[in-house]
Amino acid sequence: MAKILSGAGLRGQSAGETALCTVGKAAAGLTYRGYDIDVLADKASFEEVAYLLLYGALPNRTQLHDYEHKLMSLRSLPEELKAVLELIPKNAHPMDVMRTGCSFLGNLEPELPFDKQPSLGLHAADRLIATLPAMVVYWYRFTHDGVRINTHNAHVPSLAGHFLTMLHDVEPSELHTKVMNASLILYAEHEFNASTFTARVCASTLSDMHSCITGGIGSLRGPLHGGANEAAMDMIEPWQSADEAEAALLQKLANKEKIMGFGHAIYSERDPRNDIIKKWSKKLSDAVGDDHLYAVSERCEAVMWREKKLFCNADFFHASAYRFMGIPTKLFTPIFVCSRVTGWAAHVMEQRANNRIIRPSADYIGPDHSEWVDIDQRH
Ligand SMILES: CC(=O)SCCNC(=O)CCNC(=O)[C@H](O)C(C)(C)COP(=O)(O)OP(=O)(O)OC[C@H]1O[C@@H](n2cnc3c(N)ncnc32)[C@H](O)[C@@H]1OP(=O)(O)O
Ligand SMILES: O=C([O-])CC(=O)C(=O)O
Repeated sequence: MAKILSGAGLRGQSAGETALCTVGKAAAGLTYRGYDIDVLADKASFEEVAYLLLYGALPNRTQLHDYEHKLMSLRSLPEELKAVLELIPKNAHPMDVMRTGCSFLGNLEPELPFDKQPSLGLHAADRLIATLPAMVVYWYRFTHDGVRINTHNAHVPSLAGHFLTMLHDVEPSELHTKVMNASLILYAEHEFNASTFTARVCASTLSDMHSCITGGIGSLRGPLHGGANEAAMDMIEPWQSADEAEAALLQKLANKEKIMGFGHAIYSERDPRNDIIKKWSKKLSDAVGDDHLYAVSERCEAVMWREKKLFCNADFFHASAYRFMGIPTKLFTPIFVCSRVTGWAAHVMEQRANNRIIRPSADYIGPDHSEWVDIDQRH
């Protein structure tokens, strides 16, 4: 059954064209440039998907090799940026750190004049893909562990492995690298979601790549969007058994609370990314000998469907999967940024290629006429 797409929030209204992604289209489901998400998550590397989104087609072996090396060569953080990151307090939210880091990089390496040279946009995008993981982990390790990490990892080609190596100081297992790679692919692109739309609106004014991505980060941060993976973890963390989870969840529903990690603006019955990340979460749960978190998550899924016909979106099983890999909760949404920057940047390039400033209208609901009152006469 298709979701009724009408009402507030511009739901169901087309706001433009895209060749990047279909979300929940009949007979297509979730595809990136026509490739099914199940196939991509199973067979591709994140770098291949980034290339597909930004450069328009899957890379051949030489192109992929060159692209991986290009991204690796762009990993280092400028000293000025490290100095700024070191000034941000430990209790800041890492999404705010990324917002600042992205914006500050735009001061050091402005993307100008991109109207004369379109490839500058792609270069700025590649530089952000290569550095955003380092920005957040550099800040995290400096403020939490008192160390200044190496952000090169020349021996770790994949961005998935690079992120985990910077975080944990050791190269990740094959399983962890595979899960992180799949996770980055699942989060890479999703049509006109709120953060991507933010980036496109910004691009439509002919603004620069760093401003568009900074805006995207700000929109992704909220718990109704990317912030839901952290919020889901905060919710399930205290529950020590499936029965305890069920009782607490029923109470929340009775209190009419929103349950983070469930429901979707477009999908009506399932989010195709959930089956994939859920499978990885189960594998990780077995690998770490987890005795309750996966069971708690599965019970939440069953209760929400039974009680409300609400299903897990991409965020819910990401929470347990990331936890099993030892990733601190507050870095969950930043990982989403490290992935979605590919989709955002591809949309910025697509908007620029066929631009008209995005400027919708509003239905005015204010007073017809207001009579001016002098300041001393006002109540
Ligand atoms: C990667 C991503 O960004 S995926 C989304 C991540 N966000 C979340 O997980 C946050 C929780 N989910 C939600 O808030 C919503 O489902 C959204 C924001 C994702 C979609 O919002 P909408 O399209 O407005 O939801 P929708 O129209 O389907 O809501 C229908 C009803 O179900 C309720 N509902 C929807 N999701 C939930 C939820 N997670 N928990 C409880 N009730 C919910 C709504 O409150 C609404 O009830 P009402 O008619 O009494 O007001
Ligand atoms: O499409 C949406 O509204 C939210 C979402 O799932 C995403 O951005 O991945």
